[in-house]
Amino acid sequence: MAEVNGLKLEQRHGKSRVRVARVWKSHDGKYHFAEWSVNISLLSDCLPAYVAGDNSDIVATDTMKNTVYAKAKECSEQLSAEDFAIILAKHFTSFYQQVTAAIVDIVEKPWERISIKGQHHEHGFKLGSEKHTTEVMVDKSGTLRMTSGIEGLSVLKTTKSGFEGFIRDKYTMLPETRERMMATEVTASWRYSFESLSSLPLKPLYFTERYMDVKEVLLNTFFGPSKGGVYSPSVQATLYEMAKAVLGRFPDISFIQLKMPNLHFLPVNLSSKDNPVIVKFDNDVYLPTDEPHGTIQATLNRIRSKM
Ligand SMILES: O=c1[nH]c(=O)c2[nH]c(=O)[nH]c2[nH]1
Repeated sequence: MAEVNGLKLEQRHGKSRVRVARVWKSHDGKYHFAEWSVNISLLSDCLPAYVAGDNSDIVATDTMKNTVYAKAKECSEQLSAEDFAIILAKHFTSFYQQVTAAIVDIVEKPWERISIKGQHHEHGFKLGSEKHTTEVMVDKSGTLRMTSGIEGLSVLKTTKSGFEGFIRDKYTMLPETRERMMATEVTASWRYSFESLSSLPLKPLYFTERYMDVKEVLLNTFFGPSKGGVYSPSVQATLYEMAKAVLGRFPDISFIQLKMPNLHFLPVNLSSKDNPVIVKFDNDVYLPTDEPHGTIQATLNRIRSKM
């Protein structure tokens, strides 16, 4: 933030939705592939550009775009979206004297290796559904803030869900139930506790593996065991269990936010004057709807122990 002519100015500039795809061929003839949409935002000392039309301290956003392709070319080994974001952010903060911090976020398209007759294909991929996201912020001193997430993880269970005991008043019509569908589209975002570039794990694809593992913990907790599942008394309670399971399992995650809209499946009952029972609901025929839908979200944070 700067003060100019008695006014406060906060500014940043960057390039959005730079799309890049990278192929790596390994020695065994197998191809690896990633497709990313990259957003870059630079915090830099370039006030004269705003107040005097002087661009001499500006990193052109076109240059930022080109940097994405140049760095993708340089990355000769397959790497996670997180590591690519860090490479870019490190470049901008170390290469340009004017840049004090860089924020890079990436959405990875969910290309999954295809299997043909049970065999992993060498070079064939199909598009999955949920997306891996990440945002890193790096400043000149090497301080790091790093989050990763999942977008669009659609899940549904046909039973083992209920909702009872909520406030009843003159506007309440919803019956209590211990038997309903539960459907949501999970958006998750978690912060890693690595707070400097020098503290990052060195293991290749560490963050890709973490992403897969977090997703698995979220799904296992949502569904419960394949036989019998687990009863959910509310979206709130399930969300909390999912967030708690992630923090319990991964010490390097310091907080997690989950957004879980309650996508309703409404019981269908049809009757008319002539035909009082056309369809009588018996946990079988539903009207799926996502409008309106419930919105349930929460963040679970570790309470730091005071020394
Ligand atoms: O799991 C639920 N949580 C709610 O807060 C809520 N509200 C509602 O109408 N149905 C539900 N279900």
